[in-house]
Amino acid sequence: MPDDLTLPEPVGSFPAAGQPVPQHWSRCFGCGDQSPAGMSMSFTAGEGLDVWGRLEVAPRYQGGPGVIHGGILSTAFDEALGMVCRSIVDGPVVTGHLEIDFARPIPLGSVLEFHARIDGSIRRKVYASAEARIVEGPTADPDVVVATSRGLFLTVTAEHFEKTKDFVDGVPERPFGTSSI
Ligand SMILES: CCCCCCCCCCCCCC(=O)SCCNC(=O)CCNC(=O)[C@H](O)C(C)(C)COP(=O)(O)OP(=O)(O)OC[C@H]1O[C@@H](n2cnc3c(N)ncnc32)[C@H](O)[C@@H]1OP(=O)(O)O
Repeated sequence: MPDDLTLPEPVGSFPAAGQPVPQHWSRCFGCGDQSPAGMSMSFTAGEGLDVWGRLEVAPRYQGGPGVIHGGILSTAFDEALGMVCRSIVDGPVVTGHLEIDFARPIPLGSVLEFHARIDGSIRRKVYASAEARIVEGPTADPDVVVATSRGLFLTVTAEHFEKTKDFVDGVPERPFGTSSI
């Protein structure tokens, strides 16, 4: 991470602490309510440049016997880190780099809580990090971090999606006027 990062003020469009952070697009695999095969993650704004996320670990997310697939967990972190970027960016961002540390097995049937925050930004680059805890389920312990993640997100303009807009699955919507598609 560069050492000349700044921590911007939150943008006016970001919800107040404790309020839901809405899906950024209804067809998103991570958060969309019109993505039947998706993960239906939900998010709440934190006290600062942070969000809280929730994921119910469905049986279809299985990787090894009885545990979440690592790619699903990575997707959930991607979503959580992307969501927290909305606290400082009033427009689309895309993932440039994502890293995950898998610290503990996560059984199917768990409910995961994610806490993601902005670490800083410079130019178009936003650095964010997050951790996950099991808050419901067979091995729930809110004091134990089961996985951590760090990511780099890049702000982009609507033109970024021009080349792929013909492949959109479903009708593009702009729930907040600044949706990425
Ligand atoms: C309501 C609003 C909606 C908003 C939705 C938000 C929620 C979203 C939630 C969804 C969650 C799911 C989200 C998803 O799943 S997004 C889907 C997955 N991601 C992608 O598809 C992105 C594919 N990649 C690209 O399009 C380009 O490579 C991007 C746009 C990322 C950069 O290409 P671009 O030509 O534009 O930029 P640049 O090359 O001039 O580089 C610019 C700067 O960035 C630095 N750099 C670049 N890459 C890396 C790297 N890998 N590591 C380290 N650094 C990197 C680079 O050094 C330079 O730094 P500096 O010279 O300034 O120091």
